[in-house]
Amino acid sequence: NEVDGATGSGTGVLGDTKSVNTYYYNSTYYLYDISKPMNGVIQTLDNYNGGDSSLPGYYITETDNAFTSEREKAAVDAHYYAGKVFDFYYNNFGRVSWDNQGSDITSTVHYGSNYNNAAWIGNQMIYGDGDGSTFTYLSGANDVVGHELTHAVTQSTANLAYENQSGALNESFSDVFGYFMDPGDWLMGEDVYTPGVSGDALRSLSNPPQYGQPDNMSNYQNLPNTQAGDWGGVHTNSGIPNKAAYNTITSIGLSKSEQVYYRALTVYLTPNSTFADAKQALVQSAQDLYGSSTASSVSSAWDSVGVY
Ligand SMILES: O=C(NO)[C@]12CC[C@H](CC1)C2
Ligand SMILES: [Ca+2]
Ligand SMILES: [Zn+2]
Repeated sequence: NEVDGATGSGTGVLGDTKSVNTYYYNSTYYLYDISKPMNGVIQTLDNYNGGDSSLPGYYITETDNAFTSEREKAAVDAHYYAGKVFDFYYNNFGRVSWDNQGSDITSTVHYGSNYNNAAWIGNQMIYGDGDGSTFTYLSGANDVVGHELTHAVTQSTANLAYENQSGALNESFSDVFGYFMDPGDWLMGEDVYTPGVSGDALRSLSNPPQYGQPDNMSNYQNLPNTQAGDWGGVHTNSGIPNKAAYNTITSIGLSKSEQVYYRALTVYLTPNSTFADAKQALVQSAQDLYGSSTASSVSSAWDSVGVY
């Protein structure tokens, strides 16, 4: 069915034009990508009514293969960046889709109403529009898409429990792979966060305290393991492993860090891993792949954040 694969054009959230992989069927083009070496597809749908009753929503079609309307911007970027994340995991690690089984990557945009969030809900992505002040369409950031699809990879590998230290690691690995998708800055979500304010972000890997996160165990936040406590502060305490990642990447370089983090996530980490377990997993992965000098650098990166 390759003959039905097509290349369309689209306008992204930030007004940029990009090519998108589409599918031609019955005289119309779909945001549906069959080009990847997998049994599944990359498909992006619209939730229209804003609820979740209609997940995964409705296919997005254009007879002219041009997806340039305001409403289609979120879909264009969700689709485009999902393809980039697939390519990243496939080209760097030979991983075929989020589950390494070639499963579909399904994304639904315009989820909810003014929803300032995005999530992997176990079998697909959902992206809110944001309220236009805190966030714009959340699929407009490659680091956000990388973050969310890494939650899917984590789910099918280490499956880090989403609470306390394992939950903060779950969050940190998503921020780190989000960085790997967007290595031009140390910020998370900057492209879609506060569209009316430039230069700010949701989080910083180089300086977590800039956005209210600890960067050392001395400031670990013991929050309740409840929804109100963000499951023990998984989005707060992730600042500590995030800073360790910044230390690691600036010490051993981007390419080695990608391989070390992927090996730790897929070979060593388990659902109840702690920060100390993560340090050990990353040090061991560095030793496995690159030897004792690199392993020593990784160990120092974690010493610096108070994880000995
Ligand atoms: O950290 C997150 N999820 O665990 C975020 C919050 C805003 C961006 C989209 C989803 C990142
Ligand atoms: Ca970024
Ligand atoms: Zn997350």
